[in-house]
Amino acid sequence: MLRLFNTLGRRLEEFVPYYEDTVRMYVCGPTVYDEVHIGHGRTFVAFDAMTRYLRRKGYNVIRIQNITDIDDKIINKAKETGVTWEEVSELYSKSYLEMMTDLKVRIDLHPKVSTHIKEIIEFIEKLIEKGHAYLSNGSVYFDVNSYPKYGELSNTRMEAWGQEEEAVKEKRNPYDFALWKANKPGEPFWESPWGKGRPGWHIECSTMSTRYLGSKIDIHGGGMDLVFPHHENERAQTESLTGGTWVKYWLHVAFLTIRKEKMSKSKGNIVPLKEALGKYGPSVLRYWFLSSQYRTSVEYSEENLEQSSRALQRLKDSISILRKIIQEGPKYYAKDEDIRTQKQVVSLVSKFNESMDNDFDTANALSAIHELASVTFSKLQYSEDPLGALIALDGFRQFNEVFGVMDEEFSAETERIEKILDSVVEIRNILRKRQMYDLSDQIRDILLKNGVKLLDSKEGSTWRFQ
Ligand SMILES: Nc1ncnc2c1ncn2[C@@H]1O[C@H](COP(=O)(O)OP(=O)(O)OP(=O)(O)O)[C@@H](O)[C@H]1O
Ligand SMILES: [Zn+2]
Repeated sequence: MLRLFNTLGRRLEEFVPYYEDTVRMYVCGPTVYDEVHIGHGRTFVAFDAMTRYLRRKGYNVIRIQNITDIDDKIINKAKETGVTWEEVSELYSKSYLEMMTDLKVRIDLHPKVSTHIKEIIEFIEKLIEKGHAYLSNGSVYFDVNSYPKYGELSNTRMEAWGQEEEAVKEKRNPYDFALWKANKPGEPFWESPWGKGRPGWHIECSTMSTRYLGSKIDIHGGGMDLVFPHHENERAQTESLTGGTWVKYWLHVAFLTIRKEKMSKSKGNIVPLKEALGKYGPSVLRYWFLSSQYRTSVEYSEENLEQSSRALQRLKDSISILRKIIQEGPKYYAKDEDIRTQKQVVSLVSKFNESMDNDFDTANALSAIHELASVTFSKLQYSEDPLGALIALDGFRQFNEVFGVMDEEFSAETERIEKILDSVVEIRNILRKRQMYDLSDQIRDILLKNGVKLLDSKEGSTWRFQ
């Protein structure tokens, strides 16, 4: 049974989607005025692992993630750099989409604000009609007092809330927020029933999520910074319009920090995803992001990434061992000791799934997989029991379906390459037996240059991908 920690109510709840067959998920995406960073990567990979796990459990999952392509920060960046806001958002959207592909994060649709202005206007018109919003000096504001549940999601009391950036005098209540912002000279605008202007930030997600997913969404989330005011405001807008419960499970990912501070474009302390992908590759990055449960923060350091790289290699090494055991075939019927090991392997695979069922606890799930690697090294390797090895390999496959960190190890192409490499090593062993060390050393060096390391021992040589 899958249980999730719902920010609304702050408790673990059994996951039962609105509609049995398909999970509707909406994640808040980036404001595209700078390079995406590894902090974004952390949140987007966390939702990717959730999606993959839900798919493994048999659900269809549709994940939508918006792109905020018009906003104050984009306009400022355009002014600073002397280009149009369209050029700024185009440049960084493209780069963001490339990064998601490289990071193997599957998102089914990326709606943009600027192409949904008509729908946003319609949404605001309906809120005005229903008495939840009002026009003031060319802008439209949401009337917080018209939604009694306001503050429930973020568990905040009215007095404690900070002021919004808009001119307070235009609002009935300081906590009201802009749905539509009246045009300021020199800024981009669209025509609307209230004159020239552009949408506020929160309204885009209410409009685009309901537009594509309907009035009931199973999972809605983003980073923890979005709980207030963004998600509180989204909820107020949408439920005021639909009149019913909108999001069933609100999930929020803890920050990726650098020197204990949230990594953020506006703070200027970012490590661009592009740079990190170039240095470590998608698998190590994903492994590192997922080595903490999504509600625990992750601190960036090169050392932590190096450590993830070594830990991932350990898992890959165990797969090579399992493949060899399977390839060599059974030597005898399984002994009692082998059957005990098989049971241990099965229970570790269950532990992996149970951890994922416990609010997507990828940290504990990963530790089960490392225990599986330990059993591989300490027991399976010596038992030569192909059934135990097959069960373990299947566990690693299940793990990879969720974590997506060892795709090469499980692709059909890799199996072919492995067979070819085995043949090269066999030829080299013959050369070494004939004492043709010049040639055998050359083969070793060429393989190393191409990312394959040979390990020589008295019994012969083995190889591994670097
Ligand atoms: N350091 C971080 N750790 C985890 N998630 C993050 C981090 N930074 C941003 N996110 C998440 O990524 C998504 C997009 O965020 P956004 O574009 O606002 O990035 P940002 O770097 O925080 O920008 P800004 O500094 O302008 O607020 C949101 O869901 C946000 O919560
Ligand atoms: Zn949003």
